[in-house]
Amino acid sequence: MASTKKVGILGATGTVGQRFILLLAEHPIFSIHALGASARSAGKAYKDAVRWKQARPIPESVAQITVKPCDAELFKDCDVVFSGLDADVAGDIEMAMLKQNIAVFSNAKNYRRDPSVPLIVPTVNSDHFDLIAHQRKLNKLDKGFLITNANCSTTGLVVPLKALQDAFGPMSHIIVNTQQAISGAGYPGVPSLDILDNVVPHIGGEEEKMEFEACKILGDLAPDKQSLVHLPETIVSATCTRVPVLDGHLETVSVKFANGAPSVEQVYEVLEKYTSEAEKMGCHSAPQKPIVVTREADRPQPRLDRENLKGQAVTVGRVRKCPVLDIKFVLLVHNTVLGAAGSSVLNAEIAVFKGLI
Ligand SMILES: NC(=O)C1=CN([C@@H]2O[C@H](COP(=O)(O)OP(=O)(O)OC[C@H]3O[C@@H](n4cnc5c(N)ncnc54)[C@H](OP(=O)(O)O)[C@@H]3O)[C@@H](O)[C@H]2O)C=CC1
Ligand SMILES: N[C@@H](CC(=O)OP(=O)(O)O)C(=O)O
Repeated sequence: MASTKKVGILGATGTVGQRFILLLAEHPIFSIHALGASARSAGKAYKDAVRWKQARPIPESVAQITVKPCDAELFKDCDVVFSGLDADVAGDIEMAMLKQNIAVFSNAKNYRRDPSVPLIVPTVNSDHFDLIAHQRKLNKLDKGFLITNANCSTTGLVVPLKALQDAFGPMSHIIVNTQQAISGAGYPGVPSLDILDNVVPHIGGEEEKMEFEACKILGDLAPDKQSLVHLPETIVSATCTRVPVLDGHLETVSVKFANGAPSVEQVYEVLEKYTSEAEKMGCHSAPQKPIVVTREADRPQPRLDRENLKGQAVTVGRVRKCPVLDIKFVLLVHNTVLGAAGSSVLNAEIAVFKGLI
């Protein structure tokens, strides 16, 4: 087993930060060393700074840690920094951490479009870690690097799409409609008077993120390993809505394949057989398999399926012929586990396995 790595959590008091605490409190190779948040929280014991919203209690090992301001100097003895920072501040703080030669795993949107930053969903494109050598050269770093994970809805979408792309070749058109949980908006998030008894058919910037990020993630690393080639001929159209669910984003997806339609049974088989590098490496947080397939007529459902394989798998069901495109299906992703902190932690485990940390 690799030696223990010291980790810092930025935005440790937030919705994603609290997931990081739960995932890392008893981790076999990562040990929580420092917690960071805003001036509101800095100087307080974690238990007094956080508005804890998880069903499990705050781990005892973390409750008394004093929260620090997110000053890179204060995190320089960390091997790894996980960021659950608000996007308004994540850009500058994460860059300062990178310049301290730290391995930074970000959940924020700020660097996802940067051509030198891999956008990695751990059960989809862990091969994009090979861009790090180039990124380190650009930044004149030997140990540090910056990886982002995807928008939570994008994360759910690309897992089954990767399985289908590997099996049936390029997809020309993808139409996705999301029903996103309120925890996706952080805390305190969407006002109760807006979301109870209601559906809000707009989440600012979300559709553009899905349409861009899916093509970066499903694209290839160039042969010289110095850039990523986005999917050239795939059009993604997203409509994103907010629904009164606590955790778990449900998505309805229709796909057209460039080389002709597979059958429904072929699609089920491919989804059931899909595996990723993360399980083969034996990573601690890797799900037994990246996709849980359900053949029940009324599944997946957020309340019943979001904890499947500890929230690290995407549940896919209702595969049918699409009369407009080729195939349609429904998926469910846990937005704060695989859609956020869980992806970062698994990405970091992969990076350790690859000798990058
Ligand atoms: N929720 C989700 O499902 C997903 C979220 N993300 C992304 O993850 C990030 C975190 O989201 P989420 O946890 O929902 O957000 P929250 O609003 O719940 O938490 C934000 C965190 O940022 C900290 N923060 C705010 N301002 C500052 C500052 N000036 N300096 C230092 N820290 C600051 C807060 O600290 P304090 O408590 O002290 O104010 C808090 O810890 C965002 O970038 C979001 O877009 C990505 C995928 C999914
Ligand atoms: N916008 C997502 C959560 C999120 O913060 O996404 P991103 O990291 O892409 O900004 C949601 O509302 O469910």
